[in-house]
Amino acid sequence: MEHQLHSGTAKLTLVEGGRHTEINYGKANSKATANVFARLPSILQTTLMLEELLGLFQEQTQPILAFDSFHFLHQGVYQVDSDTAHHHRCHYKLEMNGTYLGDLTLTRRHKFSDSDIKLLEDLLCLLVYPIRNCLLYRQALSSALKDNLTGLGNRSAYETNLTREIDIARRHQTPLSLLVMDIDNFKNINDSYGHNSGDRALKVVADTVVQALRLSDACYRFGGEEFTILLGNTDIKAARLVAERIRIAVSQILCNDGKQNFSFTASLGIAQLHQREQGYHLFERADMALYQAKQTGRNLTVCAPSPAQV
Ligand SMILES: Nc1nc2c(ncn2[C@@H]2O[C@H](COP(=O)(O)OP(=O)(O)OP(=O)(O)O)[C@@H](O)[C@H]2O)c(=O)[nH]1
Repeated sequence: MEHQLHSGTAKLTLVEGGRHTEINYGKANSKATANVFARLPSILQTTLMLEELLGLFQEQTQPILAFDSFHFLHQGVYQVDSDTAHHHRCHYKLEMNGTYLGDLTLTRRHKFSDSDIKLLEDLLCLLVYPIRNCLLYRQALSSALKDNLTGLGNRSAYETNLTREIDIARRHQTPLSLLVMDIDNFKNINDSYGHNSGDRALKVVADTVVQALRLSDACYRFGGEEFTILLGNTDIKAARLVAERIRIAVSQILCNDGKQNFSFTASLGIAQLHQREQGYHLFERADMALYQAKQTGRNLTVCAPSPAQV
């Protein structure tokens, strides 16, 4: 069944619904419904976090819609689910100005009547603008933390995640290692082939490092041709193996900028988080090890001694 409702620039498409039977709302139910309509718009304005918004909508509307499960999906990335799915379902595709906002599915044991569907659609009209605002906010947050050229997290993302990883490592008493990697003689690439070729090399290096890492590890573009890689639950011995895997993979890249092929190498410094050590100090030690790798001839991995050994 396909049914569309337009409210201003918003479009709700009912993709699937239960068989309709009329029910009459009692007086108390109407009053409860009127109360929800009175307070919902201001409640939905209290957050820009999508998870929180959907939680509030769910909490406010469940008593009058009596659904058993609430499910929201956006680009396969985000999902809120509650309870198990039941036989009768209403599935809406939400859009605004042609922009997809997500798919919402409600299920319950009892059929959805026409008046239930009308009520749900009126409520969804109050939800679409706040969802749009949350998605825009999420997009703005993510581009503020992203390096446009490589698609990796940027230095701000690195600093935020370093704090979180240190916290996790301390709480679970697990090792945390940091790799700092710098492409060797990168200036020569720009000078010999041009800035666009340098940019192409940065992008290929980023993709190569991501391929060489576990999903739980993260690589950031720290700045220029310098990258940082955070390895959770990894001690310096294991980090060295990862660093060598990356170093070898980078040395095997044959970069093509559309005009010619060229290759290059990278050097890496490694440090393992020490007890009570601050994030900036961990970076300093890894960066110092990187400096040694550069001094010793490049295309090398050097481990920082632990602070106790210095
Ligand atoms: N194409 C391109 N070049 C960049 C970017 N960011 C920084 N660079 C260049 O990277 C080069 C870094 O050069 P240096 O700091 O001298 O280091 P290097 O040539 O890699 O030498 P070593 O690190 O000692 O091996 C400079 O020429 C910067 O202009 C970028 O986003 N794109």
